[in-house]
Amino acid sequence: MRKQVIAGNWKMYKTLSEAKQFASELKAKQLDTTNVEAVICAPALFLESLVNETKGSFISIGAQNMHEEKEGAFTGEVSGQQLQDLGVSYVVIGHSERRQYFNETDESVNKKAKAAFENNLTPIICVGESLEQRESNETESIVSAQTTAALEGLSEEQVKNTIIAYEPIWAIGTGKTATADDANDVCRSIRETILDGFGEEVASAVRIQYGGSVKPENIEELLSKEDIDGALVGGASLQVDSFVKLLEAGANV
Ligand SMILES: O=C[C@H](O)COP(=O)(O)O
Repeated sequence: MRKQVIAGNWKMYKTLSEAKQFASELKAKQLDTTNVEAVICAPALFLESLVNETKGSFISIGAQNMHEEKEGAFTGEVSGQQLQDLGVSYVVIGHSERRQYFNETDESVNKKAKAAFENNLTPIICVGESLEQRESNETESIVSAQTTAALEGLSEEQVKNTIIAYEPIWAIGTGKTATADDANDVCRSIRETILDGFGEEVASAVRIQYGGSVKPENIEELLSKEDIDGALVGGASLQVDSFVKLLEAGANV
């Protein structure tokens, strides 16, 4: 059985003191995390403090982006080496907001995924279709092409350790969620794409999250589906109580 992974993506929310307060309250909770990984993907500015605050707890810390190069003249960017050095263990790559506003492409997503593994970071690679693409029945072809491009050149072992987050763009921050069955169908098609490229063992090991208006009220149904192995959560990850409920749902699958 694949271990569920519930990742909060804080996007550009919270101040440093709010972030530290959140981490300190969360780590004090008694949670059975045998069956669930808890990850907070925070703004780069907070990563060092959050790694220190959560050391020895059930919480892992992730970044929301990274540069593909190890170092260089790239003003404003953060490298995988720098993240690893801080004790960060996950990194979100290719979030639709980065594809839309910061020119992230399938090619850069692939380079970043490779750089993530070079620095012992677990990539959470986001894929997903726009409303227009969904309405013209292109969802599976778009998501499959994004997945294939993102994983190109990775080893079987690396793909097994990759997390894919299926996030339909029209469901992000809108309150609209894909039905659990629709989300599962797309997650299954992602797994089939991986099966075609990397074989059965890899496809059955890789974890595929759903993201897009996930909240305590809808997470149980989503996680009950066979091909959904967790959630990438924006808004509902910003409050401790709500994030704890999401983790509990993951723990009880
Ligand atoms: O990375 C998280 C997603 O963009 C989902 O955000 P949301 O839960 O606020 O819809």
